[in-house]
Amino acid sequence: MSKAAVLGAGSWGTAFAKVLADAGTDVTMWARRPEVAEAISVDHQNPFYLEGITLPPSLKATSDHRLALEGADIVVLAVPSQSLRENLGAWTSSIEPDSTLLSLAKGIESGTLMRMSQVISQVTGADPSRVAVLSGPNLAREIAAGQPAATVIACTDSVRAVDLQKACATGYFRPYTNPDVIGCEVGGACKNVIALACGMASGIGLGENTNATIITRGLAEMIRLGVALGANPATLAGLAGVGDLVATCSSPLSRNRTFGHHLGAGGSMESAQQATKGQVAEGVKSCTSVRALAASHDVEMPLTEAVHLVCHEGMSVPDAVGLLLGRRTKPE
Ligand SMILES: NC(=O)C1=CN([C@@H]2O[C@H](COP(=O)(O)OP(=O)(O)OC[C@H]3O[C@@H](n4cnc5c(N)ncnc54)[C@H](O)[C@@H]3O)[C@@H](O)[C@H]2O)C=CC1
Ligand SMILES: O=C(CO)COP(=O)(O)O
Repeated sequence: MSKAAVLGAGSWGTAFAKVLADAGTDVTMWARRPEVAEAISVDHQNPFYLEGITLPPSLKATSDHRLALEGADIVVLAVPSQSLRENLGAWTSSIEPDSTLLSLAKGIESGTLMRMSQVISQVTGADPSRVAVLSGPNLAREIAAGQPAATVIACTDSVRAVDLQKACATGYFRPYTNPDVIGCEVGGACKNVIALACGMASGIGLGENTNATIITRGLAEMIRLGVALGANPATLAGLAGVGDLVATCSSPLSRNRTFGHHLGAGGSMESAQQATKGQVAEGVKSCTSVRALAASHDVEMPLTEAVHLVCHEGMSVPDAVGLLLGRRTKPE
């Protein structure tokens, strides 16, 4: 039986740990706060992030990362993108030498413009074949409630990908393998930015035609960037691209969409942060890093640019809409 450490006990870390436990994997979670670890181990709940969900009694948690990592052949990294490097620095010496490192984070690192798998290899020294990514339409609360969904596990080492697939396949969670790590990571990071744009549009009262237009043109941006970075465009037509875009851009459960909606409705960045209940809306920081990554590859990403201008340069949402619609016309 596989032994997994899930490092991060936020909404997705907790929901994915439940999936692993339901699949029969031996799981120990690491939570930053001892009270979160205690609630998971003793009460089988995580009221801080997934109120009302009962967790499997077999799921254990600790606030000591060394205990979680001891003997783990699967290490699941479930902290926000911008904190991954710092957290990994503290965890690296306790990670088992041949373990597989699975990233759940959907973002691009600020400053370095690195994908999470690159950060993981750089900090831990792990060969890229040991690093995998999980991405797809996986809103944490729906997965925790056992609602059926699929996902993609990307790893260049197909044996590791299949091992991970076995460790998390359940009657409600269906993982597909894919060798395209870059495509999965680009899809996951970009869809959060596009979900912010969809939320902004709904916040100023725009309807489904606008939403569908943003999703579709957002996909075009994502594919352009992915191809420039070496991704297979078919990955972005799959669960980690279109699938996650549709789920995140349409659901009120999405923190990114909710954040954007508050900005569109006239709220400040601070009130939008409160609306997401302190949970991470990755697109707010990643819009700037995705924009810079695109610029460094001469890729045009006008929606991402507009989201950056609203979030970080004080542009109003109506002005951002005007900017986008004022662009020169061109073939699809
Ligand atoms: N929530 C969801 O539905 C999904 C989230 N994701 C991705 O998973 C990653 C983790 O997201 P969530 O678990 O949802 O986030 P969250 O905001 O619910 O929880 C973050 C967790 O990381 C911990 N943490 C450790 N160091 C931290 C630091 N320096 N700053 C902030 N938090 C720190 C927090 O204590 C908390 O347990 C993100 O990249 C997100 O985009 C992916 C799929 C679904
Ligand atoms: O990644 C997600 C669904 O796949 C969760 O999206 P949010 O971070 O916007 O809630």
